Amino acid sequence: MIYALLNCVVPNALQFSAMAGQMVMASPLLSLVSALVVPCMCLAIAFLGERLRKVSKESHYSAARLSAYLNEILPSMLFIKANNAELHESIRFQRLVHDDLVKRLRKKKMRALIPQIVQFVYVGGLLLFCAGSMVATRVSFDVSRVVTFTMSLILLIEPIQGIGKAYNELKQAEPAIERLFNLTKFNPQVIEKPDAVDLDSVSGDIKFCGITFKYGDNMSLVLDGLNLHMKPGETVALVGPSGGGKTSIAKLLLRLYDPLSGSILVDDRDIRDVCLRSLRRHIVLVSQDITLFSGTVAENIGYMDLLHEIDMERVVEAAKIANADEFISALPKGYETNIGQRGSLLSGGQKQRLTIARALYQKSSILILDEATSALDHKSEQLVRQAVQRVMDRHTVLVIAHRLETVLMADRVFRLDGGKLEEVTHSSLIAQYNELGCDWHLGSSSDETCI
Ligand SMILES: Nc1ncnc2c1ncn2[C@@H]1O[C@H](COP(=O)(O)OP(=O)(O)OP(=O)(O)O)[C@@H](O)[C@H]1O
Repeated sequence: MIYALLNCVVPNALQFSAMAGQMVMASPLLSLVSALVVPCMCLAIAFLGERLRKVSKESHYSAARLSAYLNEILPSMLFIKANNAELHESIRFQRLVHDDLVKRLRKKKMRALIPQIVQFVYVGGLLLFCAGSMVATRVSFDVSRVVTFTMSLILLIEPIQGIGKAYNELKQAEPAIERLFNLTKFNPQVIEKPDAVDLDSVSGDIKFCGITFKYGDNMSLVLDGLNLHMKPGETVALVGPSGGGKTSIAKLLLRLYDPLSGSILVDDRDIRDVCLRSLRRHIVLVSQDITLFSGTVAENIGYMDLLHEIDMERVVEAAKIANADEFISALPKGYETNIGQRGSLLSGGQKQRLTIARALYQKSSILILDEATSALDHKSEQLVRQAVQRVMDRHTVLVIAHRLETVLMADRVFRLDGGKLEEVTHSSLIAQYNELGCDWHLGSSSDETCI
């Protein structure tokens, strides 16, 4: 854009100076009178430029609203069809498109109109001033001077229009530039120290020491002086009511946020002293919201090497351990099969096993497992559970558990409520389950059914 602006402004400015110089030589008095038009034009350009900036901003916002809507709605097509919401969504879409069209047309009209208005002000003003001053002073010209002056005046219009056009472009782009600058002013909440160290290997010893945390200044505490020591290779399950802060612990371990007070140590090193890439390389997250991308099975499993060479031997080995090799081999192109947008061509259980295979491929020593809540059929459930057990054997695991079977696979179980941890035994869990049967739930916080 800067190149385009310079390309327009420099030649026009040169032409403007040459023509203005010639006019002064032809008639200094009329040139002075003509110069009176310049402030009028500046006022007109400034006023119209400001209007164009506002119209452009509205047009940018309407385009952003439309694209945000499409990003949200297109992946939810199944839900929309199942809820008979096609008509409703089609009307919402049409409204947004219409709004976008109106705003864009307004911007185009404004862009087309501004040079005409500027030109009108310029020519009208000049004619008025020149004619007025000639009548008042009774100035007489010889023909050659009249021709020179008039020609210079006509040729002066072009650079003025050009500069006006460049100004238009600038005003139009201003909202986008403003937004870019606002983004650069964004302060990340987590800052890496300049002398942060790179961890070559990690055994998986994790300590949460007096962690207090909340998301915002005016929000309530999520974690309140929490302490936990996980030994290498150990599996710790977190249970407790929904919104109790289980996922927040995982986010803190990944250093997506920093605690208000307290520290998290990995292999006795404060994670604030470790560079973020290195920390996250040693921790793998298997999230409740399954994240798969359109691409081949191999690309999804070897995601961490997407920019380098994916090690196919490791991909197959990970898939085998995750009980995924069998169904992958049955796909039309095996590991080279494209699994569609967000893995839409796979079943729920297959997606879960693929994400476990991806975690195994990463070969990190710490695993955060946010157990999926959606139920699977018995066979899929068994395959996923077996895969989870195998992955647990290879990592220090922090599991956010939703099912009793998963909790029983853990070495220790903690209930998180009111920002504090309390250890519960397997036997007390089973006793409660036997007592309450189907009324029992891991996340329940009622006095009777909570762990
Ligand atoms: N990004 C965020 N900004 C502000 N508040 C948040 C954010 N994420 C979570 N919270 C709030 O923090 C609290 C703890 O949320 P968290 O997701 O850790 O709970 P959870 O125990 O994992 O819940 P669930 O079992 O339902 O997944 C909740 O009250 C939630 O509303």
